[in-house]
Amino acid sequence: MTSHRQKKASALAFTSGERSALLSGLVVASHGRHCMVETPDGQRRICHPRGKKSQAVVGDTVLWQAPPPGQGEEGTIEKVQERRNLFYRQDEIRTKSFAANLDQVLILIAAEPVFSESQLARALVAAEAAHITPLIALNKRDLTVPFAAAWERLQPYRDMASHERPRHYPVLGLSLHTNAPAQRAELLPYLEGKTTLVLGPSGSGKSTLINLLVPGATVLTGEISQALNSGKHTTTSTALYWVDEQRSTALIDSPGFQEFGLQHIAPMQLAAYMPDIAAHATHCKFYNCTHLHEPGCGVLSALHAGHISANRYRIYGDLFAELGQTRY
Ligand SMILES: Nc1nc2c(ncn2[C@@H]2O[C@H](COP(=O)(O)OP(=O)(O)OP(=O)(O)O)[C@@H](O)[C@H]2O)c(=O)[nH]1
Ligand SMILES: [Zn+2]
Repeated sequence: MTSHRQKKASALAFTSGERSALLSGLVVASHGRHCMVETPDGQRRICHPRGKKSQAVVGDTVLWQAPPPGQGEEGTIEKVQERRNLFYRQDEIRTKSFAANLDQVLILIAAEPVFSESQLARALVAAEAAHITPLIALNKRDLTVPFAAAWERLQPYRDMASHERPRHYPVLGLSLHTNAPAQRAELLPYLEGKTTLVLGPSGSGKSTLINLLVPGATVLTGEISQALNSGKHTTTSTALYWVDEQRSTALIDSPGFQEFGLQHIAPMQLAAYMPDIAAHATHCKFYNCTHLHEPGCGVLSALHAGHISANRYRIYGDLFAELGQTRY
């Protein structure tokens, strides 16, 4: 993948006049408008977009240009290459992009603090809508009693059958800070060779997970955010970490699991992004069934027969109402 992009970049290199070569790079961190771009040989450079159009997000492949001699160190992003996908959330006013070109999203929740099922469901809907495979992990297995309760709450997700797969979402139980080598070995097969966005509520163990797989990651984050934010101590918004030296396995850490707006999704599309609802939505009498009240609705009869979880159906109804409100 990279070599193809590299060739494309070098073909565009050395345009006219004083402009220097266009180079290929991967966005590995972003903070406001500034990005850290990594070249194929692993060097990193702070860049800013030339115009609004070249605003990049972590995971983007870009063409960038070094500054002319004497004009500082900061490069310019000239072009964002076409994205395979973009994972984002949208509230009434704002679109917030998490990252681009992802293979999967790992949603990390924990036995404690108690997770919000609605937030989990929202993140899953956003992943389905962006055609990105989700993976769910429940951390803090060592907290036996709350873990058992949380594991029970995840039953509809563990057993979710869909048109595509008999078990639609892999659900892992983890204990990230009790047995590091074993946890590493358990997680790696799910991550190897992929770019995974790690999302989760505060306190679920995201930093613990990233430090487990990328020793020293937090130190690196500190350095990057200082560089991107001209020395001020703030955390980087989003950052990509390589798990292996070959740079084939990546983890992306991004805040923003809370208030997961789905305003980019039309209410009538929602069922298609909830696999357990979608599995029964083909049996409805009306082609434009909302699955809320119609006679002959496959979803309602599956609900009454106990084949769809009451909580999941409630979340569907709540989201449907929310997404049906003021659209612009
Ligand atoms: N009991 C238990 N605690 C854990 C486990 N993994 C992480 N923790 C603890 O949970 C707390 C939160 O972990 P972090 O890794 O900081 O969580 P985070 O998701 O990065 O949280 P924020 O920094 O708030 O976003 C810390 O006190 C960890 O030591 C685990 O497997 N079991
Ligand atoms: Zn229906």
